[in-house]
Amino acid sequence: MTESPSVLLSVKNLKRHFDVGKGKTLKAVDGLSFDVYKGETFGLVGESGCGKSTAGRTILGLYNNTDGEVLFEGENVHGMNDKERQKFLKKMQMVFQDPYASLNPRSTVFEIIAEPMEIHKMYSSKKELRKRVHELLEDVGLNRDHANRYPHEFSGGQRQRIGIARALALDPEFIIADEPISALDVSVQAQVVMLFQRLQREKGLTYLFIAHDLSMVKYISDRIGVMYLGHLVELTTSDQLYNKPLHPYTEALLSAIPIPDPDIEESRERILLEGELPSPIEPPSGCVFRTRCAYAMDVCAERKPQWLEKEEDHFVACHLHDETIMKDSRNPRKQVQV
Ligand SMILES: Nc1ncnc2c1ncn2[C@@H]1O[C@H](COP(=O)(O)OP(=O)(O)OP(=O)(O)O)[C@@H](O)[C@H]1O
Repeated sequence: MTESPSVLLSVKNLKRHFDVGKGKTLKAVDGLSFDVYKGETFGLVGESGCGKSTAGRTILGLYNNTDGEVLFEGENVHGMNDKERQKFLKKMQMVFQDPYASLNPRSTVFEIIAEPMEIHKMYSSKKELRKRVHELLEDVGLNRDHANRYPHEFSGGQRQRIGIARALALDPEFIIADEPISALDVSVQAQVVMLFQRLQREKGLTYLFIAHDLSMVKYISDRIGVMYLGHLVELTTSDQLYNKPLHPYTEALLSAIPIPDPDIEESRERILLEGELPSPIEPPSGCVFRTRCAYAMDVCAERKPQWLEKEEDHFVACHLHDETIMKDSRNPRKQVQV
């Protein structure tokens, strides 16, 4: 019998809405639910504007939640007092997309990495602190000579390594990496992904890895949640998502990944998404994806799809996969095969 994985983070019907004036509300995150298991990498994927960053920040408690809850090791992230919050913030850290914007240009690398440890008063002696900063630099593939330099003296990939060293400073259990490789050259992306993987093995880290496409995330993630307009539309293991996607949006994301073989690349069918992402201020009724879905049926405008477990660990929110809807003979598109 295999042991069931232990849940580190549980996101339950999480909502984060923004008041955008004139009585209107922008539903950036509108009912997310998923668990992240200890030691895994959970990929959260969706195009720009679908609410990934807002989800990450709300999970970390940087934003208040509008509704729902986030449990970290069973504790409610949005219901903590200051002391509990300080303790929690040591365990959960964030790595940002643009390492240049997230590192203070006037601080040395030493100061950048040491700062969180100084705030949390982790070392009483300067010597110990220095030793720890040097260790962290080595952990991320830099060296101690880099400590006295400034962020502008480094390449994009090296700056992201500095950002990762800072995130590791408090010895966290969980890291939310918000598009950590999107701003980097393709050649550097793989190196940073490998660094994340090595650190995970060495330190037993758990990751929530946010990305706007599936090309890298499918290599690094154990499971992937596909997000569209504030909602999850599909969730399963990386292999299953790649080999047997169920949601039309996932298919479109997969078909956007370039294939290195030019013959296959030229002959394969691409599923293009029509139109723009609708506004989260006035999302479509029923299924939020229906306005860009090639398979949309009447029912898609009328009813919100249910979150269905089609196979073990494979969830989808799409009427095409809902037998109770597809067996309805009044449905004009019931023959559609996805
Ligand atoms: N502070 C805010 N106030 C109002 N609207 C916001 C705020 N932050 C985000 N939004 C809106 O929420 C929606 C989701 O944004 P978010 O940045 O979370 O998406 P994303 O998928 O991470 O996109 P990107 O990759 O471009 O950052 C967008 O429509 C965005 O304009």
